[in-house]
Amino acid sequence: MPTMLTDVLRGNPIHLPHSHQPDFASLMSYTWTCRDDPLFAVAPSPPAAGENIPLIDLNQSDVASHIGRACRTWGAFQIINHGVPLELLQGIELLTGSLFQLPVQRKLKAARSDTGFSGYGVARISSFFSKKMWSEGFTIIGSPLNDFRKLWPQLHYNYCDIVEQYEEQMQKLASKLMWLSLDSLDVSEEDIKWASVSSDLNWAQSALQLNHYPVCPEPDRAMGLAPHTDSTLLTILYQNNTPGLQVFRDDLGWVTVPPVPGSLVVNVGDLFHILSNGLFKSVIHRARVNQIRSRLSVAFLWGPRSDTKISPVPKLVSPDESPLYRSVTWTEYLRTKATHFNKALSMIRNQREE
Ligand SMILES: C=C1C[C@]23C[C@H]1CC[C@H]2[C@@]12CCC[C@@](C)(C(=O)O1)[C@H]2[C@@H]3C(=O)O
Ligand SMILES: O=C(O)CCC(=O)C(=O)O
Ligand SMILES: [Fe+2]
Repeated sequence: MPTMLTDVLRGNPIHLPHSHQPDFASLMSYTWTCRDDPLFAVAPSPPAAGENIPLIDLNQSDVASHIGRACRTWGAFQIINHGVPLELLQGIELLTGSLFQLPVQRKLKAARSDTGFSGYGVARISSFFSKKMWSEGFTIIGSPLNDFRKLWPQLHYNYCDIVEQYEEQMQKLASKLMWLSLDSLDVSEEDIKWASVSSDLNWAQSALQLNHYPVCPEPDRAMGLAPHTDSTLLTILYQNNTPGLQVFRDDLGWVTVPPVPGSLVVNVGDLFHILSNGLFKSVIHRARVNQIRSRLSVAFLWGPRSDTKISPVPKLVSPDESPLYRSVTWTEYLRTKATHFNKALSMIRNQREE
C-alpha cells in the first residue's frame, strides 16, 4: 500500500502557534511590519504597468505553446473555455461561502486537529510566521462526509456531491493542462511513463483548500496568505470576484491577478518545476485582503501518488550537465517543506561544479 497524502500529513504534524479559530479582534497580532525584503513588504506595490499573467483560451489554436510560454515566464496563467460548467463553479463558491458563514462554534466542530490534515483552521504555513494571517481555511483530503455532517446536519449530502463533482472535473483538467505544458517542451508519454493518460488517472492525488479572507479594517498592514509556492505539480484556483491574489516576478515585483468571471487560475508548483528541470517556474504567490469586500478562493492542489519518484525529465537535461534536482516523492518533499518551508527546493538541488 503506497503512502497517501493523508499518511504524510499525519506523520508530519504542524504545530500551529495560534488557536485554530482566527481571532480578528486583536489587530496587533495581524500587523505585518514592513521588512526590507520586497516579498514581505505589505504596502501596496505600484501597479506593474500593463503586465499581467496571460489569459489563455483553451480552444485557441496553438494552445500548448501559449501555456508553455506562460509556465516558463510566469509560472501562472488564467484559463477560459476550460470546460468546467459554470454551475459547478457557482456551486463550489456557494458551498465555500456558506461554510465560512457558519457560526464559529459550528466550524470548530470540524476543526483540524494538531495531527490532522482535513478540516477547519488557519493556513498550514502559519507556523513559519510570527504574525497571524487574515484568513481562515478548510482543507479537504478524501471524503469530506464526516466533517460536512458536523457542519450541515441537513445538507451535507448535497455539499459532498458538489465537492465530488468539482474534484472530478479538476482532475481531468489538471491532467490535460500538464500534458499541454509538456507538449510545448516536446515531452510525451513515452518520456514519463508513470503519468501516462491510459493509466486511468490513478497515479494522481489531490487536496482541496477552501480559503476565506474576511473584510479587513487595515488591509495595508495585514496579510491574507503569506508568500509561498505550492508543492504540487499544478494548482488550479478559483477565486470569487474580489481581487487579492498576487504573483511575484523578480523583474516586476507583485502583480495582482484580476478576477475574470468564469475563469480559473493555474499555478506551476514545485514538483512541476523539478520535473521540467527548472524550465517551468513554481510561482511565488500570496493573497492580500480588502477593506470593502470579503474574498473566497478554492485551490485544487494536484500531484502524483506519494510513492512516485519525480525527477527532471532526462530529455530536458543537457548531456554534459547533471539534472538540476535529485529525485523526490511528494511525500519526501512535503516532509522537507514541513521543516524547511521555502528552503525546500534548494535542499534537493544538485550541486553543480562551476
Ligand atoms: C497536499 C498538500 C499541499 C499543501 C499541504 C497539503 C495540504 C494543504 C496544502 C496547502 C494549501 C495552502 C497552501 C499550502 C502551501 C499550505 O500551507 O497548505 C499548501 C500545501 C503545499 O502545497 O505545500
Ligand atoms: O486565495 C488565493 O488566491 C491563494 C490561495 C493559495 O495560494 C492556496 O490556497 O494555496
Ligand atoms: Fe498557494
